[in-house]
Amino acid sequence: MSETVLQLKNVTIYQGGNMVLSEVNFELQKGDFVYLIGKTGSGKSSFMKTLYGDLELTEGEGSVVGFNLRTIKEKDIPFLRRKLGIVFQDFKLLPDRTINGNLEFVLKATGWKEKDKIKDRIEQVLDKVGMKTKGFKFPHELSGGEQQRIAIARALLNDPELILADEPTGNLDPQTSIEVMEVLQDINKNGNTILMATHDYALLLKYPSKTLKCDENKVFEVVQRKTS
Ligand SMILES: Nc1ncnc2c1ncn2[C@@H]1O[C@H](COP(=O)(O)OP(=O)(O)OP(=O)(O)O)[C@@H](O)[C@H]1O
Repeated sequence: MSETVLQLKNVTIYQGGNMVLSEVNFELQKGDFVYLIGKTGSGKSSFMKTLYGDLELTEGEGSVVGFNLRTIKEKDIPFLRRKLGIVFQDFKLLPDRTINGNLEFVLKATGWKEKDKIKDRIEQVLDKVGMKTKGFKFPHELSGGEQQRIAIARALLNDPELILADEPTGNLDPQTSIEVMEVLQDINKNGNTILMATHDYALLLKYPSKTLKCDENKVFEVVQRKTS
């Protein structure tokens, strides 16, 4: 039976008092991989921010990983984010500590206490992104693609019900983008649900999947046609 991870009904999204998207209706099921595309300024980031509680939902109904976006309290947003894995274009790793230190920081902040369990979990997620040997390095000692893999590993730490990736390949060259995309595809095959905002059409062609488009203040599903 399919399990709904995210549901939006008749949602309107505002930024600074201006309407960005309206009449948004969308459902995501466990195990899906969905792209969110659209021109710059079309509302992709606003859409993502609404899902992780960075933009308040004031119109319509929305639920994400069991949280009601309309009624969620500020104090509960960290608990929502604990069930999400969020990946950004600019990696957002802490520069003053190693990769292990970055991952340990997140685990400790989310209630992990036992040293052995922390160490094991860090090894597991680094293994999932093919970076098992890089834990001792500092972020600046890694390439952009490697840093993004670490950011994906960080997103996986608490076994998220949904991964939100906002332009995860936006800072990477085409070959490195493919490598990062392979990692995202792998973790999707292993059961993780992923919503990925991107403007990289080459990736969409290489890895076709359900696609939503933001355009003229609306979000609609794009029907992909086979070119052959
Ligand atoms: N903090 C803000 N205050 C007011 N308006 C904003 C704010 N952030 C974004 N906007 C506006 O909201 C609209 C949607 O922006 P958003 O960042 O969601 O677009 P996007 O599709 O993610 O674009 P990009 O691909 O460039 O990141 C734009 O018109 C933008 O100027």
